[in-house]
Amino acid sequence: MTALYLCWRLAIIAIPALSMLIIPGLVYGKLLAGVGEKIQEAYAIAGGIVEQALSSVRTVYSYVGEKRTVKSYSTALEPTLKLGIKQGLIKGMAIGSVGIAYAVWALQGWYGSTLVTEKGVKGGNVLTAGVCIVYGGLPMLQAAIIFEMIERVPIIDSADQQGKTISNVKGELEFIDTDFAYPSRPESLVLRKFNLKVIACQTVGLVGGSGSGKSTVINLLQRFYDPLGGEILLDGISMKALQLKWLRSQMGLVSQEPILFATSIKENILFGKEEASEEEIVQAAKAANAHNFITQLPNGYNTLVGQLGIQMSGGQKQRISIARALLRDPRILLLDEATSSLDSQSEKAVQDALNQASLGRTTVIVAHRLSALRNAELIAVVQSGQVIESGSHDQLIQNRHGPYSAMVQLQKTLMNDESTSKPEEMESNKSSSPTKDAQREEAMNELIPQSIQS
Ligand SMILES: Nc1ncnc2c1ncn2[C@@H]1O[C@H](COP(=O)(O)OP(=O)(O)OP(=O)(O)O)[C@@H](O)[C@H]1O
Repeated sequence: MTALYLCWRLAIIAIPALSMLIIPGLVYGKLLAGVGEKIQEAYAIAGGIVEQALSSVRTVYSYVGEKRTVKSYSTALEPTLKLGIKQGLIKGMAIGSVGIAYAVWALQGWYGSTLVTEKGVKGGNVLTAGVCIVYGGLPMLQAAIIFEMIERVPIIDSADQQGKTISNVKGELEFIDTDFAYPSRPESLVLRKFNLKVIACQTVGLVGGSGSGKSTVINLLQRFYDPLGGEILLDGISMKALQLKWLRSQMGLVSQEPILFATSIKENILFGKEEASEEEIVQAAKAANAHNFITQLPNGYNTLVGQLGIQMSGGQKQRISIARALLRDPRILLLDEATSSLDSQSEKAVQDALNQASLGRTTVIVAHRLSALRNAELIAVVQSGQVIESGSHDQLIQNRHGPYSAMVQLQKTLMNDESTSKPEEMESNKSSSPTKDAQREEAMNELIPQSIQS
């Protein structure tokens, strides 16, 4: 504006010339954002290796894996070198495009002097207008780069406040023809035309061989990823239309490998519901069969669990994470092998607690041991990302040559118990030996396809 006021003739020529800076600004902004993202990813991978090595330092030492770990860290950092050079080049070119500003200086020098000599414009006005144009215009380049970066939004944005919430959510879940592949392996579909309907407050069990897609179903329910095709509905509304924060607050997850933060037991449980009272924490811990062992520790609920919970046993970690999920009192309870690291006695106690906790809410259980599914009203057998058989235990067992019957038979054989024809009857005889679990898993993977063919 100042330039227009002082010398409009100069301004109407120099400002459009200088605005050409926006073009390289936008181009380099896009390029820099892309490279920056890749650099972040590479550092995240390298950082993950360090984090993993530190949290599993005993495994690294016991396998004398120090050199290997350092090597994989160095390998993970390699892409950052190439990307760093690329980033430097783009930045260099971006800075180089400032040359346009110098060209505008030259233009102003020539045209300004013509205006002074031929049109009688004051030299001071020309000079001041010229300085205003160039120094006001240079930040345009930086602004274009910054805006390009600011405008980038993640595909699934957990901070996004947009979307619907359901006031009286029932908890009915439905997968309709869902296709999904993980972004890192876009060519291999993990779920293909996956269909499943879970009515409100129902307990559904997902069973199937390793890698069949059971945990992926849990990941999609929490919208860690979006399906590539088809839809997932909550109470008949597409999950994509729901507010992400609200959606996740309706769910409580207990996963295969419970993740604890390096703080106290109490803080870990409180992660489920920040504003919970002491009484609620104790109630949740009791429901998860964790209260007794917690109170026996010298510092009770204030006991520190260590990095990733390293100072707790597997079963203790699992029970703390169950308490965390129960504290939230979620509408939908997701149990991904939630009782897998418990000994038989604790498993029974926690299983009872989970059965109690699942009353009145929709519960999705992923389990290898069929004993964990004794309360499931619906069992879905998953194979290669599809539901190949579903129904109640009694219905499925009728199909003597079906995959579910085959699994029951297999578990009976492995548990060496002739009398087990119902999951609950297997309870007392199951083994928590990892070898048996692995055997069962391996045999199950081989058995399911055969049973389908038969
Ligand atoms: N983050 C990921 N990126 C790429 N592929 C993945 C990822 N997570 C899982 N997969 C692949 O997706 C497929 C299904 O995995 P998923 O964990 O859902 O199986 P699962 O049935 O839960 O197995 P398990 O019973 O062993 O836990 C597997 O082939 C697995 O290798």
